[in-house]
Parts: sequence; structure tokens; C-alpha cells
Amino acid sequence: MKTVTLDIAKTGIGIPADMKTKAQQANALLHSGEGEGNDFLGWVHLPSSISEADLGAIEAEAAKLRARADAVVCIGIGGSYLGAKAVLEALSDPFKLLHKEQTQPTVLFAGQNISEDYIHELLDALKEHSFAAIVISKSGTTTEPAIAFRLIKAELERRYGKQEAAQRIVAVTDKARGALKTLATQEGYPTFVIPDDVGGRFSVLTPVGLLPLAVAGVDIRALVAGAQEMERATDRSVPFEENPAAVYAAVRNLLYAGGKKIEILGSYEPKLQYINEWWKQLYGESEGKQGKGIFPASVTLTADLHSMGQYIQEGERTLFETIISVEKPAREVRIEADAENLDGLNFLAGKRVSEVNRMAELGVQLAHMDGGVPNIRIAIPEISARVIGGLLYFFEKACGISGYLLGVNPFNQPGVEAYKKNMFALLDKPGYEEASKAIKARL
Ligand SMILES: O=P(O)(O)OC[C@H]1O[C@H](O)[C@H](O)[C@@H](O)[C@@H]1O
Repeated sequence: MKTVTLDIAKTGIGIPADMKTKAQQANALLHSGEGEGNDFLGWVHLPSSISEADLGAIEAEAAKLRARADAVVCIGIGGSYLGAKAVLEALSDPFKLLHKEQTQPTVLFAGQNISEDYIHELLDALKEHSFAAIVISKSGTTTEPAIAFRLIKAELERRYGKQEAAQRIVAVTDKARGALKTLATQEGYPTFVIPDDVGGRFSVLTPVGLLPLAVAGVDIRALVAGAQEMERATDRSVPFEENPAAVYAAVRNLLYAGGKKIEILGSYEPKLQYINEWWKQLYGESEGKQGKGIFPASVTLTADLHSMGQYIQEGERTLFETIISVEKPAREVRIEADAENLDGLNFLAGKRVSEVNRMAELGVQLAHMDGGVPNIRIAIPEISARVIGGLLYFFEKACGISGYLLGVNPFNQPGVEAYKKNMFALLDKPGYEEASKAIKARL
């Protein structure tokens, strides 16, 4: 069963031979390591290089946390947050917490904002549960997770004492650099390493994503297996037409060159909403530089048809749409007949809810196409760990190819430093004295 099937028929784009060649060359560059940003290509062969020992170590640590805690707080931001969050949402029952009996620990997130209310309410709720924490930061110096970790670490130490707290904290960070590594070594926290050559937004299949997911009870072996299949399916030896990552990268670059500056990723399954968020970081940080790049936006359907639908149908014609289309729902619900039929819905009686969802999807696709919004469909057979693993790697590979086609280094993010410098200057961080004076004068 293929995890991803790409359909570009509704884009109105034919891919010229020279674009096919360029996409193949871009893919080859990712494999040869001769392109820009080549010190960050560890993700290319990451799925196939995950060993039994790696998975075993992650599962063993996850089992320890699961035994100790019924809530586990994952602290991280950006690439150290979105992958785990995306997969967890995709594979979870959204109403899990309403069930009286909880069979898996609840995985929560912190450090992805600097909201005082958020952290207060989280710490408050944790008072009623035994808890543990996974602190994740590749650089080990990111402000948001560092603040959250300081507060959560203090709470754990108050609750359990320093020694037991050190058994309830796991660090995922660089092998040698950064404040988090120093802290983890000093406090004796179990630690997992984020490889040097895997950037944050490409790190979901390292312990960054796998450890929280294993804690939540996700089948990380199936996730990795799906990614391994996709690694093979998008290898540089695969002909262009058969490589969905190359085709997706090529078609979105052709659309961009034709004035479609905004790509809206959407799905008719609300569970995939955070896949959109993960994808936005992946593509936004990889391509948005040197005054170039498709702006990655997202919608959740059909909800957003009732808010953004008007704009997509008739607003500025700079959009194209990519829909992750799920072929088979995991559950079955049929619409019932109603004797009075006051709502006029008896024409749907006996149909599955998913049939209505499918017709909405097909109807919208044609309406948007007619309205000048080209449509790419990424069909996945179902929402399962294996399929999601394939989807993640598909997007990563396509992103690398796409960035090279666009002519940027897809593996850096120099632009994110600008706000940090201002923030530190405003907060009077030592070393920022001159900048502090200058920036305060501008307020
Ligand atoms: O994992 P960390 O080093 O804490 O980084 C977390 C995130 O923050 C940074 O500002 C980068 O823009 C992201 O690419 C990164 O994923």
C-alpha cells in the first residue's frame, strides 16, 4: 500500500522536460551532499539509519516515564515541538480526556509560547497528577523552552525532591553544546542526542519526535517504517514521474513562477491540523529568504470554507491549494433516517458521513479550480503511524528539492535572529547594553 499518491491533474500545469531534469538534479544534490547547506543533510538517510538499538533505547526511556507519570510535559518550540505535536494529534482520539479510564499518559506541551497564563494554568493542572518532563532544544539556548523548563524543573524538585526529579526529567539536545547539555550533565538527566547534521525542522524522526510519541503510546516503529519506505520511494535513482517528492517540488515551483505566491495546505480531517503547522515551519523557514519563497498557509476543512472559503474562491488570484486527502476513515458512522425530515436531510439517510465529506472535497476542488486556484491532491490511504511516517518524509524530501529549485539554501534560518536580538536588548540581557539604549529610544 502506497503511503502517498500525488495528483496534479487539477493544477492545469504540465511539467516541462527541463524542470523534470532540474528536479532530478536537485534530488541528486541532496544525496551527493554537494549543494548549499550540505552540513545539514543528516535527515536524508535518517529513517534507514535508525537502528534497533536506537528504537529500543527510546522505548525503554519512554517506558520509565510512563511508569512514573500520568502526565508528561514536552518542553520545546519550533522543530523541537511541532513534529511530536503533529503526529500525536493525527493519531489521537481528540476526546481522549473525556474517557473515564486513561490507558496512556497524557502528553502535554510547554515552552512553545511565553504566556504567563498558559504556564500558570499548566502548573496548576499538574498539581492533580504525577508528572514528568522531556525538555527538547537542539541549540540548548532557546528562550521560550528555557523559561518553561526553569519553572517546571523547580516544580518537579519541590514535589519530588532533587534526586527523584532527576529521574523524571529527560533532556533531548546537542551532544556537546548549549546550556541544556551542561545542565543535563550536571543534574544527571538521561539524555538523547539530536544529530549535528539534522536541523530542527527536519528532526521529527530523531528522539525529538520519537521519545514524546513513544511516551504517548504511538507505534514509533511503524512511523519509522513508513518513513523508510518513503526514503526508498524518493531516492535519487527513482524516475521523476514516479517520485512524488520531485513532482510536488516541481509543480509548486512552476506555480510560484506563474504568480501563485501562496500555498494553502488543507485537509478534510481535523486531526491533520497540526501537520499543517509542522509543514508551515518546514517550508517557511526553508524557503522564505532572499526576498523569495512561497508563503505557506493552511486551512482546516470544511470548517474554514465557512470563514476563508470566500477569499479562496474570489480574492486575490495568488493562491494555490494542496489538499491532504484521506481515502479511508478509521471509523464508521451512518446518517440516520428521520421520520419527520424537518431538516430535509433524508436524501442522505444511510450514507456514511465520510461520503458527504468526500463530495464536499470534490465539489470544493472543482469550484476552487474554476475560481483560478490550482489544486494539488496528496492522497493518503488512511491516518496511521506508518502512513504519517511516509507523509512526513515525503514533505521533507520535497522541501529539500524545492528549496534547491528555488535557488536558496533550504537548511538555514538566518532571519529568525532579528527579533531575538531586539527582545534581549529590551530585556537588558548582559552584553546588550548599547543595543538596549538604541532600541528603547525607538519605542
Ligand atoms: O531546538 P531549538 O534549538 O530550541 O530551536 C527551536 C526552534 O527555534 C529557532 O528559533 C529556529 O528558528 C527553529 O528552526 C528551531 O526549530
